[in-house]
Parts: sequence; C-alpha cells; structure tokens
Amino acid sequence: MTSVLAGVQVVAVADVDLEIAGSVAGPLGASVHKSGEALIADSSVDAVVVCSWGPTHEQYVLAAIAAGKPVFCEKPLATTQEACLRILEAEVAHGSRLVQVGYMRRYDASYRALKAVLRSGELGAPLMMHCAHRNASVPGFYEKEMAITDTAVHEIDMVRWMFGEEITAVRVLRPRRSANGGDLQDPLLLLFEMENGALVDVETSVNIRYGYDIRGEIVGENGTAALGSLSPVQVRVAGRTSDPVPTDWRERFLTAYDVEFQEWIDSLRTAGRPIGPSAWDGYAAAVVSDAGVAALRSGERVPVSLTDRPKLYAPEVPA
Ligand SMILES: NC(=O)C1=CN([C@@H]2O[C@H](COP(=O)(O)OP(=O)(O)OC[C@H]3O[C@@H](n4cnc5c(N)ncnc54)[C@H](O)[C@@H]3O)[C@@H](O)[C@H]2O)C=CC1
Ligand SMILES: O=C1[C@@H](O)[C@H](O)[C@@H](O)[C@H](O)[C@H]1O
Repeated sequence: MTSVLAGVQVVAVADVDLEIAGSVAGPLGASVHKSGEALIADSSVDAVVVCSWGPTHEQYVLAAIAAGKPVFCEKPLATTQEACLRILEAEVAHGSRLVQVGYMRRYDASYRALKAVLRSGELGAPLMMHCAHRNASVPGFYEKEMAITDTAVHEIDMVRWMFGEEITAVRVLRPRRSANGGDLQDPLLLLFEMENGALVDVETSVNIRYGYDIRGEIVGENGTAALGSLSPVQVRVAGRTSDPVPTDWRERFLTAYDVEFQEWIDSLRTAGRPIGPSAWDGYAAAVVSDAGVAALRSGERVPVSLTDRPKLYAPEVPA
C-alpha cells in the first residue's frame, strides 16, 4: 500500500500470527500490535483495513466504528446477516458512513466500461445478464456453499451495482458434477431475479483447471455488451489463436485493487468519508447469499427479503 498508493502510509499491522504481522510491518517500518483492537485504539492510526478471515470481520468493524475511524473491510462484511445488521445499526447510530466493503469489481476498467454502455441506453432495457466465475482450483477446506458465499458473492454485489437495483429471488441448479472437484458439488448454476424483471445467470466452476476466467454479457432489447478481452496481444501460431488466461484473482483484478484503495483513500481525504460499497451493500450481499444457500439446499426458488434501507445508505448519485 505504502509503495503503490498516494496519500497514505501503513503505520501499524496486527495479525493473530505475530510472525506474519512482523514480516509485513518490518519492511514498511510499521509497528506491530498484539490484537486488532489495540491497533484500532492506536492514536497514530487514522483508518483501518480489515483483511483477516471472514468470521473476525464483525468484531473489528464494530471496534473501528466505536472509535469513529473509517474502516475498509474485505468481503464479506460479516458471515451472517444478523452480524451485518449489527454493523448497520452501529454505523447509523454513529450518524455518518465509516465502512467500505472490498467489492473490487466495481473498480475494474472492463466492468466500468460495461456499465457505461448500459447507462448510455444503446442496448435498450437490459433483459438478461450471463456471468461465469471460474477458478482453476480451490483449497481442500472449500465447501459447496462457498461457491455462493465466497465466490458468487462478487457477482451478487456486481449485478446490484451494474443494474442499480436489488436481487429479489434466487434459484440454484446443480449440473453434472465435475470429477476435478472430488466430492464437491461443482459446478453450480445460479439464477437471480432482479427488481425490474431482468434475469441473471451465474455459472460457478471452481475446478476448471485452465485458469481464472471471469465473464459477463448483458443482453438488452437492441443489442448485447460483454466484458472484453484483457489481453494486450493475441498470438496466432500453428493454426490456432491464443490469449493468456490469468491464474487467479490477484492477476485478473490487480489494477482494480489499486484503484479501489486509491479511490477509498481519496474519498477519505476529500469528502471525509467513504463513497464505495457500503455496509448496506455488505448486508444485501449477505442476505442474497443466504437465500442462495437455502436455494442450493432445497432446490426451490427462494425470495430475498431485505430490511428497510436506512436513509444513511440512500444512493447519492445514480447507483
Ligand atoms: N476481494 C477479493 O478478491 C478477495 C477477498 N478475500 C477476502 O480477504 C479476507 C482474507 O482472505 P485470505 O487472505 O485468503 O485469508 P488468509 O487465511 O490467507 O489470511 C488471513 C490472515 O488473517 C489472520 N487472522 C486470522 N484470525 C485473525 C484474528 N482473529 N485477528 C487478526 N488476524 C487474524 C491469519 O493469521 C492470516 O494471516 C477474507 O475475508 C476473504 O474473503 C480473499 C481473496 C480475494
Ligand atoms: O474473493 C475471492 C476468493 O475468496 C474466491 O474464492 C474467488 O472465487 C474469488 O474470485 C476471489 O475474488
């Protein structure tokens, strides 16, 4: 962060594993704290980034809100919708936005270009969106629900942002199982119903072997628009064309992560508050994700039911 981004310095690091914290802090000249709470209380810390694993997010985000410090929290905001609601309540009681959630696709040049085409109106009304989220492989602890809660959760946030409206119901189909995934139910096919009646399908394939492949195509009344090729060069050799495929999300979204952090820093410095994905977005993603897990288990269509949106999260600009 310190060497790539402007207007910010890493001054302190905490990790439950002190050796890891030290190895990150050392080269940056940052101090090491024994707990996240101690880091948040440190007076030299103006803003906090939470990137520990999901079940720890709630406690650190709540501690940052209690200290009145802006907090960037990696996805998910929290692992249950009840925990997300506790965060919403704390932030609403604070009275202004402090929380931003790490949904980096909103900062990807290709997704931003796709949204600009949609907004231009040339496609006409959007009718459908086809998405694919393919991982080369996943670790042994990955369970079938994670295809929704950890993986498709990015599409859940992305389509809410892309269309500027909520998802109202979810279905999940189970295609023939890939032998690459062992006992894992992989792939899955998710179907989201949007407020205005558009349908979004999302394929999750998490053992696809050939690389990390993210796709998206909007079908409108008058035309279609899709995420473009990311490759600066296309090779034609021996009767075949080829584009490189990223190995994982770090490679595919490298620039988006930098843009995401820079815009977060800039918004804190200029507006004094974050303007990216909010605690409401984190909450909505958790509710849709829970509906997806219920749909996976039951095989049924599961409606999404959100609480009333607090005024604090009213869109400031067309979403
Ligand atoms: N936006 C994106 O594309 C991605 C987001 N993520 C998210 O980032 C977060 C971290 O994921 P990974 O780096 O893959 O996990 P990881 O397991 O590799 O690293 C998590 C770190 O948190 C530390 N930790 C665990 N419990 C802690 C506690 N109570 N207090 C302080 N530190 C603690 C661990 O020691 C470890 O160093 C997750 O929420 C994950 O969903 C992960 C990958 C990509
Ligand atoms: O957040 C991420 C991972 O946790 C998840 O497992 C991957 O499927 C996503 O593409 C990546 O962005």
